[in-house]
Amino acid sequence: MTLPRFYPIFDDVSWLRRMLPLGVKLVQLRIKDQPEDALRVQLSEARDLCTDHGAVLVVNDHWQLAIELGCDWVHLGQEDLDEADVPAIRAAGLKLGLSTHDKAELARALALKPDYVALGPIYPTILKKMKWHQQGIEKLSVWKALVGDIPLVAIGGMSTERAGGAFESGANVVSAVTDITLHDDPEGRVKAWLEVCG
Ligand SMILES: Cc1ncc(COP(=O)(O)OP(=O)(O)O)c(N)n1
Ligand SMILES: Cc1ncsc1CCOP(=O)(O)O
Ligand SMILES: [Mg+2]
Repeated sequence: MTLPRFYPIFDDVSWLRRMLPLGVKLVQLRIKDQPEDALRVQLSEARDLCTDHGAVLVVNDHWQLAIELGCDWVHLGQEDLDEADVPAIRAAGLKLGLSTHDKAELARALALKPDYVALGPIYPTILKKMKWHQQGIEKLSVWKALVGDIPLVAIGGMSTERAGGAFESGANVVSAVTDITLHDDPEGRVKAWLEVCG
């Protein structure tokens, strides 16, 4: 499967309203700590916006709502996997992206036949506290050799300047959060990302 090479992640559907018209074709909604009714509103609007713009929406964490709302993709981390019903996700026809940080996690992920594998943080990230400091760009080549044709997503501390190196090292997709959301000109940054990712 070929995924768009640029994969921004946002924490509110208002970002999708701003960024999808610029040409973003793959986006994750990563919302933490919101009540279920608010999540339902956000995810429903995000689903419809992505349909209107021909973009792929990936729902982070909230796999039951993603099923209920007819979304197409979910992203789960290793801790999410402890709780998630992957057969139910698959039975509902959703595609699945999985986080990995070491070889044991990668083996667990590959056993679930994911639709992409993410490796991170490639560089230090300021978005959240992680037990993994930085994986380094070289690990992308090791991961690519292990995942084969499964798309490989590079995440963590990525920027437009660092994207080329990640692609050269084997990433198929590069994901970013704060490089966009904390930028003085987020729209301008997204346009630069779209340029860099072709
Ligand atoms: C593309 C992508 N890669 C990794 C993550 C992190 O997922 P997870 O480990 O479950 O952590 P949270 O994002 O849920 O805090 C991701 N969301 N997307
Ligand atoms: C959610 C997540 N998972 C691994 S790194 C990361 C954070 C990415 O954010 P940023 O692009 O701002 O470093
Ligand atoms: Mg998660």
